[in-house]
Amino acid sequence: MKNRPFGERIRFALCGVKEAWQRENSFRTQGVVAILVVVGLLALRIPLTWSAIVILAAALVLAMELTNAALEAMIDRLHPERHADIRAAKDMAAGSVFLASIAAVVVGLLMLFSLYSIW
Ligand SMILES: Nc1ncnc2c1ncn2[C@@H]1O[C@H](COP(=O)(O)OP(=O)(O)OP(=O)(O)O)[C@@H](O)[C@H]1O
Repeated sequence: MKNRPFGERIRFALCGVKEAWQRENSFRTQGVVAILVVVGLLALRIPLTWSAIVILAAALVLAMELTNAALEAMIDRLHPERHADIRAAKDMAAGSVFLASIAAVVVGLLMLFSLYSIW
């Protein structure tokens, strides 16, 4: 049913995050890394602009992983048999996580270079 109340949609979204946390090792790992990154930002008193960029990068990785996990779950349910198109779809979804992760690492390095004048 479409157009459910806002509170209910938030609850569905949180259930999705919880589901991914319970099912997916990689989502748990990325979640722990993201928490450590936020703690690091606070502990090192990183400037707000850099903190915002780094948090966006970490959130992008987690969001891509959620989408990847959602696609995998749906594909495995709808089409458990092996097929070249399924392989391509799963590989592309994995590719989105990979690209976001590379970008997040680059953002982190740029922040360190910029703040600590390593460059
Ligand atoms: N039904 C299928 N048909 C063809 N290739 C598949 C199929 N299922 C998986 N693969 C291939 O195996 C790879 C791994 O798929 P899998 O579903 O195990 O995901 P995963 O990346 O290992 O994620 P997770 O460990 O989180 O489940 C895919 O990226 C794809 O290349």
